Amino acid sequence: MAYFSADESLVRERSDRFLRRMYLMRMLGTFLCFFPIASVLLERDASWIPLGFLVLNAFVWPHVAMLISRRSKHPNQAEFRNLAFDAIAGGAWVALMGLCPLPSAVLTSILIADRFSAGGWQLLRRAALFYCAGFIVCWPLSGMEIYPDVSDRTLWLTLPLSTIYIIAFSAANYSISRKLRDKQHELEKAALMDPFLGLPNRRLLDRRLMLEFERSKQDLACLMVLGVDDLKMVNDLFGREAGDYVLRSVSAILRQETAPHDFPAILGGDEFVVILPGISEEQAYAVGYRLLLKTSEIRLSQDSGFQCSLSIGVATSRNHENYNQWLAAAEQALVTVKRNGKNSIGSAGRA
Ligand SMILES: Nc1nc2c(ncn2[C@@H]2O[C@H](COP(=O)(O)OP(=O)(O)OP(=O)(O)O)[C@@H](O)[C@H]2O)c(=O)[nH]1
Repeated sequence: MAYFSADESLVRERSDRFLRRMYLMRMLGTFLCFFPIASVLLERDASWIPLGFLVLNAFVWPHVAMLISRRSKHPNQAEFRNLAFDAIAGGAWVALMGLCPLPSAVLTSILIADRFSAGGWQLLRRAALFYCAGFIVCWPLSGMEIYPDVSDRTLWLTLPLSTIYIIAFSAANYSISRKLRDKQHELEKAALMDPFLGLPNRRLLDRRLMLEFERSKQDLACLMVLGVDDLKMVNDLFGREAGDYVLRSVSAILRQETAPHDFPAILGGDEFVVILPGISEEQAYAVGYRLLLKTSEIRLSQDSGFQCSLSIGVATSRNHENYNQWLAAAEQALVTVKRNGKNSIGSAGRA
């Protein structure tokens, strides 16, 4: 069973964005293609029928395609069908232009780039088949003649297609890749931070502990494990929301009362950790007493006399073989403090 599925409104919003982007790019593309294709068709004395189709393709089709996708039960699939139609039309116009080199090359390259960026090789292969189908059907209609001349008019009318469209295409792609980068950043943050308490979670803590333990071989570091005292009682007496409030308040204090190079994090349940690089045990105790004082100021709306307290175990990085041992020493110090009456600080060294 899937643990997570994006909710419907999110999927709809994503699909709307995709359709809007396709609509704007299709409007721009067919508009810019109109002029060089019309120029070549007129030079080749084409009848009004292909010219009429060209007008429909350039000015009506983008809106029809948008309506088809929007009204479809599966808008994205409908849009992929529209893309197939675009490829057929592309092949048809290249055939009807008698493979006139410049506009044919620009139109074909744009189709290739567009399809590849929208769906990679898979979409490109599919589009190539539709493009060939459009070409094969219309090639006999053009008398199977190659039209190698590129008039000055066609040349100038192809320029906007080869410049404006490509710039717009790059801008659209850049905006997508920027959004992806932002999303990736958000995901990385979500995977490493606790959204409820706004502190690094166990996964990030482990990475950081390993790093700081290695660093502490040059410069001593201290580790604090902090446990909220009697949280079970707070939950039982005042409700779980009150317990959550206490945990959030302690988290805020850890963020505010530690230096920028210190590293407060969640160990799990009602326990926290602070890594204090480059400080001695005495200095760690000073930080610990400040945290005890601040925590004692936490008040509950249900009971203004309630006094929150912490127990803190401290361990220096000395004499441990790895960061797990370092953490275990601080946890052991915390257990001793809890056993000796709580609301205090202790360390393996001072026990
Ligand atoms: N409200 C709330 N409670 C939590 C959370 N995580 C753990 N707890 C509760 O914290 C309590 C921890 O219980 P204990 O390990 O006995 O600790 P304690 O009640 O603080 O007692 P001492 O450690 O001896 O001070 C349990 O009742 C958990 O349900 C949380 O995110 N929110």
